[in-house]
Amino acid sequence: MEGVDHLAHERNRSQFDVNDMKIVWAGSREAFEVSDRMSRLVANDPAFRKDNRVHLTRKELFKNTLRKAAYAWKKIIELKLSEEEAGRLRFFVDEPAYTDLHWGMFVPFLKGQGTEEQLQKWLPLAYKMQIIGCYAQTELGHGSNVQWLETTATFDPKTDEFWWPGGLGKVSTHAVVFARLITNGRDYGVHGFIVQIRSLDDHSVLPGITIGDIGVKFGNGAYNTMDNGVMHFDHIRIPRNQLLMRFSQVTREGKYVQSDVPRQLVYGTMVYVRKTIVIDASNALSRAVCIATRYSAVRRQFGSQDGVETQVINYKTQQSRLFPLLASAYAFRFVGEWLQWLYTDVTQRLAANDFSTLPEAHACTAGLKSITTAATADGIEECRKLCGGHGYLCSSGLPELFAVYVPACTYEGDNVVLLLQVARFLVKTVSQLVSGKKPVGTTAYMGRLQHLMESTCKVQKAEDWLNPSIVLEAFEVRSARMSVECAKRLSQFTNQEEGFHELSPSLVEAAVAHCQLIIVAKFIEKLQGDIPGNGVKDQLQKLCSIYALFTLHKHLGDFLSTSTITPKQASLADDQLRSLYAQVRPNAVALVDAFNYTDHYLGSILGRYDGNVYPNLYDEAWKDPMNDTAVPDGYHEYIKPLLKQQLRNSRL
Ligand SMILES: CCCCCCCCCC/C=C\CCCC(=O)SCCNC(=O)CCNC(=O)[C@H](O)C(C)(C)COP(=O)(O)OP(=O)(O)OC[C@H]1O[C@@H](n2cnc3c(N)ncnc32)[C@H](O)[C@@H]1OP(=O)(O)O
Ligand SMILES: Cc1cc2nc3c(=O)[nH]c(=O)nc-3n(C[C@H](O)[C@H](O)[C@H](O)COP(=O)(O)OP(=O)(O)OC[C@H]3O[C@@H](n4cnc5c(N)ncnc54)[C@H](O)[C@@H]3O)c2cc1C
Repeated sequence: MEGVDHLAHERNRSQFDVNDMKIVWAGSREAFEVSDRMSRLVANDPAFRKDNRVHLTRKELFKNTLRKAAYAWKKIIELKLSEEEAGRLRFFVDEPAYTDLHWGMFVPFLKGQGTEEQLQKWLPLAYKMQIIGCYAQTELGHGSNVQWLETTATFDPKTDEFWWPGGLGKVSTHAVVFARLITNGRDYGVHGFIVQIRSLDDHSVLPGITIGDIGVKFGNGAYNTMDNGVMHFDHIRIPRNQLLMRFSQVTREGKYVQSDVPRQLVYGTMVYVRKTIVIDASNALSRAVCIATRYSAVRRQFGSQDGVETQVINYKTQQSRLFPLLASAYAFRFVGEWLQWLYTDVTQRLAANDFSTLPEAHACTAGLKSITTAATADGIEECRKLCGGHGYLCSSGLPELFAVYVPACTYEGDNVVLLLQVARFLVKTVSQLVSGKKPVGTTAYMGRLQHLMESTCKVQKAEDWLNPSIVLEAFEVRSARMSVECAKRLSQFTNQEEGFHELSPSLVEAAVAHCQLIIVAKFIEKLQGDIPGNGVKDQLQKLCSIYALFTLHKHLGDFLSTSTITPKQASLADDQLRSLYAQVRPNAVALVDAFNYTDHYLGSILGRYDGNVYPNLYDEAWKDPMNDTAVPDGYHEYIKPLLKQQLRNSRL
């Protein structure tokens, strides 16, 4: 059977309504319609072609990105696209660009940190792209440790180097710059300033500022469409009112006035972006899974029956590697949706001077950013392996996706550094239990600590693992026991910071356990709501169980060492998992169709919707510039003399 027929057959045998699932994946019918329209608009416009990226030099690649960004902006204006539509259009163009930082960090920073007066001045310019901004926080010597940034903003500033800001190297005209505010001889810590860095007339770099690109990054093409930059300030002067002053001001006399708000609000944009990165993890992982699933249904190896070999998707090992990733993509989608809710909620509370949920919002965004990006980066690489040798070809779409995606484990906070923030939050929560403080939000389960420390898992047969309350309790018990164990061991140290440092590997594991509990809990919560569509909820229930039981399997050491479950119960979980894989199998292709990705967005011959893989792989190979001539450049200089030499030697 040809690949085309395979996929049609797969689609016919699915047991749910894929159109309804598309709406669940998108979040709402409206969101689906916007995404669908924008993805087609991009896919059908040759100006957004991207299949030639791997053959371009860095300079050509970058110029091509500038062209696409300018063209996309023209379309946005011409078609009068809404903010949401414009965001989706940029997403489907699928090329990292300075616009990501302008819209994703510069504008949100202004909105979050500017006074009314500052917003009136800067926002209209930024919205019309009459200025282009980036986010300059990381220095050559300090990225994770924001409090120790060395750049100073005083009446007599020293000089320092920024390193990494996207969009800075070649494009931005303005930057949000993080520097220590010094006034009247006192250091008030890190604050955000808006600084013009290039001329709005001829784009030249302004006097006293040196800017360049930091050089080629990982992967061919990939994130090299972005001009991550280096910037050096030498005695730059900016007007006082370019300190973003919503939360703290400097008066004309140089007096520092701090509003009665936590200083961490200056980190607000990082919380916002970390939340976005979680949803983006589900985009990247679902894309890789879509390619690997379709190709696994097309590819046949061994096990010939009636002269036809077995589809590799039917191998149990293939299923046990692929389906947990499919389930994770859905799990990250739903936890991302919930995080969006949490972020909106905390923003509304902050506006009403209620700061009580800020630590929870920080811990959740930091922790979930860490574990979803780590799992996605590993998942994309696993999908490459699931596609065998063809997965290593750029035309599979997977190498580029991996190269573009992996820095998500580092940017917007190194994953380990962020998990240590979650660990601090957990240890604090446990220690506050002694003083009778009731934990709320995602740590509410710690309020039932005595029960969780004493309870035993109720599973007696494999099907018991389908019971959401049993699964949830197992994750709560594991997480609570790991946090308590860390807190106990920590209390044996006289110096808490030293203890935290010494125990940090275990603390990171406790943080991972807590974050995985959140993902499982939010998936279960999602399924308790109304989910319309023929067979849709049933499929999601299976995926939820797969996510939970696979996570349990992968972290079995935690579950056993905390005596959360017995080895027998672990073995029953594996039995249930195998049964779930078999149930998902007939629906796998339809479950990836529900992502509604166009072939343009997927950028993969292996993941083509029509499954027509082999003729296209073959044709694509012939398009490679290496095949322009049968005899390669360099033959006369380097191959021919060699061959002649060998001939002489063999005659000796
Ligand atoms: C669908 C659309 C697709 C779009 C995709 C979007 C993707 C866009 C991506 C664009 C691509 C790349 C962009 C990348 C940009 C960047 O990387 S910008 C630079 C980012 N830099 C970082 O993230 C640095 C990481 N470091 C930190 O955040 C902090 O320094 C750290 C949290 C590690 C520690 O901060 P300190 O202030 O030094 O901290 P402590 O003393 O440890 O903590 C003090 C207390 O403050 C609390 N805290 C810390 N951070 C926050 C916060 N953000 N919000 C609230 N509270 C915070 C911390 O918990 C402590 O609390 P406590 O005193 O214990 O109660
Ligand atoms: C593609 C990309 C785009 C970026 N874009 C921007 C941008 O637009 N603007 C911007 O300002 N920045 C940007 N950055 C910078 C980014 O935010 C930082 O690289 C990131 O925050 C990590 O900081 P670092 O490089 O100082 O890592 P380091 O902190 O030096 O990390 C190195 C190692 O040390 C470990 N480590 C560090 N501290 C601790 C600790 N306390 N305990 C245990 N282990 C620790 C880390 O886990 C890691 O393994 C970008 C980075 C990349 C890769």
